[in-house]
Amino acid sequence: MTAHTRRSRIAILGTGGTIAGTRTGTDGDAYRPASLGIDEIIAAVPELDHIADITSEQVLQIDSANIEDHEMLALARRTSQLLAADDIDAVVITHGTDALEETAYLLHLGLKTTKPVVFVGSMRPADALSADGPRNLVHAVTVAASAQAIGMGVLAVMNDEVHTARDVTKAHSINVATLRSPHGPLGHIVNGAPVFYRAPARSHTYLTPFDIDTLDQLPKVDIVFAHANMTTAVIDALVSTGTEAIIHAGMGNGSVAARMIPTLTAARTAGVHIVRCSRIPNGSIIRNAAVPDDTHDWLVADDQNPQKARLLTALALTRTQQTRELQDIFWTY
Ligand SMILES: NC(=O)CC[C@H](N)C(=O)O
Repeated sequence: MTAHTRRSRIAILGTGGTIAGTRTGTDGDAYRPASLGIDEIIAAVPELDHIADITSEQVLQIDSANIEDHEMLALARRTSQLLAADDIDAVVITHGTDALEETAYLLHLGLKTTKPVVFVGSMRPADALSADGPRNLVHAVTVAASAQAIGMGVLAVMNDEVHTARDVTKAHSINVATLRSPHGPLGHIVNGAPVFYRAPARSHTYLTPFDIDTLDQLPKVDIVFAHANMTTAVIDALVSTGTEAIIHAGMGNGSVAARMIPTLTAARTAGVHIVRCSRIPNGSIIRNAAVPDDTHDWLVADDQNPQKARLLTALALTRTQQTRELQDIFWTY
């Protein structure tokens, strides 16, 4: 264990979510997210003072279900500025859990830093019986202050687990054990200290070509969800509104219904990239298996879920339009 010569200096950025929520009645679990400011959340957890020197900033105050690309990018740019300062060692971001995996992944792909960045949320509002927010926040700050988190990319901490932003996804609508990574968490919080068992294998943050400091909008990329009786109308609508890529969340190994092929082929001819992924939360897509991707000039999203595939595609399109290079990006990050 590294001996610390001084306390970590950590900026906690508030963005809303349930961790900033308060109950709307005395019975049941109804509540309003994004009602408490970040300073109120921090003031309720005096244990934070024992871990690090804390500064705070309210960057957004939203239900994360409402988040838009420009807001994620503004948060990314502010995080980047703070991390560039010598007097900040790490950033913790409180965030609604609905879109946490998306914002965290965007920062994981684009921040040029080795300093720890840790996302944290909660499933119960701040004034609930057995609220999980305070414990999760203490754990997030503990991880952010840890030398073991340096160079690990963006992390997400909830329910005593540490996840990589690349893999983490929300997997339960109401349970506190909602964050899940298909390949498992990187580590746990045990007896108040982080214990890591492995590191992300894929390149991230300072090792990617994506520069989110210079972006205030992302290329328009949309998702369509495959189902029995799916029709082509949604594809035509997206193409007519100027989408640059369509993420097709197919059944199984990214299957595409035969009736969809002519419309998707026409979209590709019009310049729209087609990215096959799966509506199933586990497993990767095999190129040229269910569909002849080489013939169609389509992409496959490796093991990325549709919402993560959207962000990687959008960032990739800021670098290249070449199918082969875009596909390499999916195999790399
Ligand atoms: N548990 C949560 O944080 C979900 C609350 C809210 N919908 C949000 O994502 O901001």
